[in-house]
Amino acid sequence: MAHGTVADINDRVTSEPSPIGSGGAEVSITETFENMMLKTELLRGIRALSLEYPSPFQQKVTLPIINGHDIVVNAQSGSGKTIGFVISALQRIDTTKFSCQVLILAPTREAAQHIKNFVDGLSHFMGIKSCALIGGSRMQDTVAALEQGCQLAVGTPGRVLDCVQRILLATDDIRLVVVDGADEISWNGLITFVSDILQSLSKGTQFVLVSPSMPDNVVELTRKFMLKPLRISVWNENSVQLLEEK
Ligand SMILES: Nc1ncnc2c1ncn2[C@@H]1O[C@H](COP(=O)(O)OP(=O)(O)OP(=O)(O)O)[C@@H](O)[C@H]1O
Repeated sequence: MAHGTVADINDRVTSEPSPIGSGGAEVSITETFENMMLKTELLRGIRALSLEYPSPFQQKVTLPIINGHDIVVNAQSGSGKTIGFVISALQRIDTTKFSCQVLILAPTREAAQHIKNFVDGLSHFMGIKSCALIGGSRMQDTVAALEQGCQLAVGTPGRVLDCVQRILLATDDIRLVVVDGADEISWNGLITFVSDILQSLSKGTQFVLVSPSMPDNVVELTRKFMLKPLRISVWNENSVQLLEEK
């Protein structure tokens, strides 16, 4: 995997205007991975990928996810968002439990595989089981992967919904769901799949939505499934605000 420097990522992050506006309250910035109080094995995974300092996205978003907030993040590709939410997701897993605890949804097969690659890399020393539920792959491979155990699932909306409906993927213990590229999911006509998946999760499941823009049906999703979400923009410094309460 190629790695950019934090300076590279800073340039990419700060050069674009925010498409959904800036916020009010201050977000706390965590400038080092050590200050995030991460599991030792996770820190080893971060070091093994040669990541020295968190990108601005990771500085702003990693801890609020770990702390259990529902969050809407607007961030562009290349901001280090995948690594940011994967670190948070791995930190949220209780390694003594073998059930699925985190679900990450991506707009395309390639995006899902990209996320899974970082899950594998960052969790290398954690001994957790993860699996990819990706459309276009053979269903029997998906079934076989789930039978091996799955504490974190990454997938595309159609295949994940299929697994939920066939009760191949138990959702009872899922505590965090991340929807990456929600606007692209919407353009691909897959938002109802996401909505059906979210509907199947326990009430109070933490929901993090990452999207550079907010089409109406994505806003609707936040209204329906989020509780007092924070909105974080990585384009505008210190911009976090509460979205309107339900
Ligand atoms: N803290 C960091 N330090 C150095 N490199 C990093 C850091 N975070 C991410 N990178 C590198 O930046 C690149 C983009 O990271 P990542 O995939 O997380 O970003 P992204 O915003 O999800 O982009 P995309 O949507 O294109 O996947 C990768 O090569 C990754 O290794």
